[in-house]
Amino acid sequence: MISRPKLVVANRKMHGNLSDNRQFMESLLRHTQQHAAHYAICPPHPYLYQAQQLLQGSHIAWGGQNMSRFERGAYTGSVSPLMLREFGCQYVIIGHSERRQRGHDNDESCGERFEAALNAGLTPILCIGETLDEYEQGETDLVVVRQLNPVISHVGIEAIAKGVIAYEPVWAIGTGKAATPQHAQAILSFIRGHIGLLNEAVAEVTTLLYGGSVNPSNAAQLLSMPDIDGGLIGGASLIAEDFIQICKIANQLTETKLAA
Ligand SMILES: O=C[C@H](O)COP(=O)(O)O
Repeated sequence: MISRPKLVVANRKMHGNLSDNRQFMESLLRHTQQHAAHYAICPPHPYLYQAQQLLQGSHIAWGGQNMSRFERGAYTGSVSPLMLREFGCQYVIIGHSERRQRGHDNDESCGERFEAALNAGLTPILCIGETLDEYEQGETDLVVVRQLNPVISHVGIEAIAKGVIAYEPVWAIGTGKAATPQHAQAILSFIRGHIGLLNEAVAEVTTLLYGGSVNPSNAAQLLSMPDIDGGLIGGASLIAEDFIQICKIANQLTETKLAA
């Protein structure tokens, strides 16, 4: 068992339908099998039952795209961590910029939900990253620390390793303009270093992902960076062949790491 096998997560956002999801998941099951890398798919919530039916007992995990910090109650339109667990979810995405930008999520609520996810036995995938303006002002480090610190304060540094952190520069999401492997590596190394200031062992084992216009052509370069432990894939998870290619790249890199 190596530390930090590559993890590839499909964030299908608000896309897909029953028949398209079925084709996607069946294709993934057929073409990836049990690999050294880890794979997960986060469909829109109504399709979690379908994911459970198709993926249960397989090597592919599934998860939600968001969740409430509450277990139950009068929160119309929300989904609780217990509900995600009941549908077999292993993962849940927290703090995606598409939710932060619309005012649904903030740094403080991410801490609460990161904790609620862990309490429910889910692995939270915390999304952080700067806007274009912040990037141009050279504020990336400040922003990721501002987004990460409330979560660390809320759950304690040891709990950070039980989740996953995804660095997703907002300017790279859905634009076709991925961060360069050097930029993504520099920021993820900075994030690992920031965690390491508090606990080196936690920093060493925490899974860090990059997300933002990852596709089959740039995945190998991005995912071979030492601090990039995988990808959170949006657009390229809508086409099964593209996503499978990224999974295979991640697997090859994991096998190389295993053999080293
Ligand atoms: O969660 C996934 C990210 O928002 C990346 O999306 P993208 O691959 O379409 O840029």
